Amino acid sequence: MSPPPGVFDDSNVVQYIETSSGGDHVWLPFTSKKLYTNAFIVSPGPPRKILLGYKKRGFGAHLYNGFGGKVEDGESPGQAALRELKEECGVEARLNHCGTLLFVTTGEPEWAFQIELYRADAYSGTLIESEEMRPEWFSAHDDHPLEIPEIPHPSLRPIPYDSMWPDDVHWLPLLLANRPFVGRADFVNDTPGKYNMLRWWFGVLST
Ligand SMILES: CNc1ncnc2c1ncn2[C@@H]1O[C@H](COP(=O)(O)OP(=O)(O)OP(=O)(O)O)[C@@H](O)[C@H]1O
Repeated sequence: MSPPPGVFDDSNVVQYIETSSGGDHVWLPFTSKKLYTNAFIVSPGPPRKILLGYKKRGFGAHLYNGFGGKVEDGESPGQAALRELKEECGVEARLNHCGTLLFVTTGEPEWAFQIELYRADAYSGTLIESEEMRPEWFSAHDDHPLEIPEIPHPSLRPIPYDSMWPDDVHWLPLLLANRPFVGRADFVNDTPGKYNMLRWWFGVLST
């Protein structure tokens, strides 16, 4: 399948390898993009582990995710990622950009959410639970989630893909593998709070 509209518009990267795709719906139209960030701390360990936050309210409530939010006027995505990480779990980190994703939802035909993804190996400060997020460490050993897992580390749960956005299982393994990635997922939101993927495409970049 060729990459979806919008994914390579702002980029001169021409080499990519598709890693997953699916759904047969037409790609939803959109006219502009709203910028968001999402940041993950992956501690090399051992045990290798990833910090996720349980979202207590708002968009994506009751799902685990990285830490992030809207890029405000006058901010770069990198600055917004640092601000959101600090606001949502109290820590600072040297974040590296590692991917860009586009999400489009039925009923929001004008906007695509463009999410800039970041990753850090370490952080400084003390982790805190904020009004928005409750941070929690999960095991991040190298298994692909669809393969038979190793015996999990006794004190760390595996990544809770069942309690995450349905797109996450397609790209979080790429973030963990340190492969720069892009992708797009289109959603239908026909029951309040429930988003199902209509079509998706994810790939890694080779520059
Ligand atoms: C549709 N599939 C998706 N899959 C994975 N992650 C998704 C996502 N859709 C949004 N996200 C992330 O969810 C956060 C929302 O941020 P959100 O809390 O709404 O923003 P912000 O904190 O600025 O809002 P308020 O200040 O509460 O208004 C933000 O990290 C964004 O990257």
